[in-house]
Amino acid sequence: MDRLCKASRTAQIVVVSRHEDFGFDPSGSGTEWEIRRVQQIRDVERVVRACPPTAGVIDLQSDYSEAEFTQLEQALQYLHITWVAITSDTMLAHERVRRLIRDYCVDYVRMPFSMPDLLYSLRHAQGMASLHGTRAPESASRGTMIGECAAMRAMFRSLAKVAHNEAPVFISGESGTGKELAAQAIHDASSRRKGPFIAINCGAIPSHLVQSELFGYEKGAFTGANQRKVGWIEQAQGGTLFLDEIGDLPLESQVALLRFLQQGMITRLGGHQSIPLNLRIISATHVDLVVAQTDGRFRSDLFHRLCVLTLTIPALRERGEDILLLANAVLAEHGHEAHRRIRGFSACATQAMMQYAWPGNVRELINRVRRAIVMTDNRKITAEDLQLHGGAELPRKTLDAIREEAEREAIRTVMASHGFHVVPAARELNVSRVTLYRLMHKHNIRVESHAAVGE
Ligand SMILES: Nc1ncnc2c1ncn2[C@@H]1O[C@H](COP(=O)(O)OP(=O)(O)OP(=O)(O)O)[C@@H](O)[C@H]1O
Repeated sequence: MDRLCKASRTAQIVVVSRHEDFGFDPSGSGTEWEIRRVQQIRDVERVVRACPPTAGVIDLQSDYSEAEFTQLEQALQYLHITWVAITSDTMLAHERVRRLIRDYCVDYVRMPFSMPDLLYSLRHAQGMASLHGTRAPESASRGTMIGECAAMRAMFRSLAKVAHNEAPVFISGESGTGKELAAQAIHDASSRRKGPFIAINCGAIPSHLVQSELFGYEKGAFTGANQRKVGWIEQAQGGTLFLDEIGDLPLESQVALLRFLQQGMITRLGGHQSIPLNLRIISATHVDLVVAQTDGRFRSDLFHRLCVLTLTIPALRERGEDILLLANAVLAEHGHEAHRRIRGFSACATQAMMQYAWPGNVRELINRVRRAIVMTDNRKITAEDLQLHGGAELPRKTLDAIREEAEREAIRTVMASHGFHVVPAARELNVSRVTLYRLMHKHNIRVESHAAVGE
């Protein structure tokens, strides 16, 4: 204990409280702590992220809104800060307060507390925090992506793993879920981070221009080619090429891309020289590539080359309270665009956001909140400001329906990752081949056009 206490003498201590003076005063205690005070809950995470391993005091004597609790929870999860709470018997009656203390604090004191007791706990917490050394927080690889729900945390863990590998990554997810942001985060966490990150939307390039845009051309390659053009693939040399909406790539370009993936070289249109390239491909689409293969719109061999590693971004409606976290983050970032100070979201807005199906995912949420910030005349943003009154509500699903959906999705993903070969897929899913055939039949997953026939 003594050695741990010594480590704490010149440390920073984060103090989170709405009040300047709430009874915490370490002066005269012999410590040389530098105190970093944070009053606004929305600022806690930003401060905590930048802190070295240290201890923190969190003042839980006053009540917080649900959204603030969610923000607090997010900030308290950073492992390199070890927290001690100050609370009261009244506040301990709240389940959410008890949960915060139980899950994230090493100790707590009740009002009225004695300063020596608090200092003792704090020194202990600081000593525990120092054991983390300078290790980056768990979430360092998430880039600018916000998310604390189980599905997003699992995605961040996968993201960190794929970032440290060189193989192509395929990102699936509905439109606006953050696929490009995830691709950027993979690049930033990878050994190629100093190289370029080139993002192109294959669906936005007219089909007759895709080849020349991707591979470039030499002067005189076709009418109008007045000078040499270096294509997107070549521009990504040494870095990462993100091919969004890969499902929209014309078949002819799919062949050329496959050739590049196999040989690691390209030839500009009209050129004779093969140019060796070293880059990583990340691709994404919101269309179902399994169906696209079945329909003959997407080449299976290219699919397997691109989908060595896969990352699935959950739809916003599956992220629970992350919806409010994101809404608050947008408000914190764009609140200054309002013509008067906005004090958060009303209860009806919160409820409406949690019940809405968010077909446009995070992009839609950002747009709705930004529009509400500019248009509202209210102190708190309402469901009406968000234009979510009487909107498309999330259909309530039964547990059975959710299980069925998860089962179908798991089988489809594993089958696709094994090139529709039933035996290895059954092995990975830990079921017999017969069971897998039965489940595929139940979920109408067909393999006739793929390799599994005759297995
Ligand atoms: N987890 C997140 N945290 C913060 N912002 C996010 C998050 N996910 C997405 N965004 C923001 O939402 C918007 C849409 O994200 P992005 O363009 O990455 O989605 P996408 O899935 O690639 O969309 P599309 O399918 O249309 O190409 C961007 O402004 C992005 O910054």
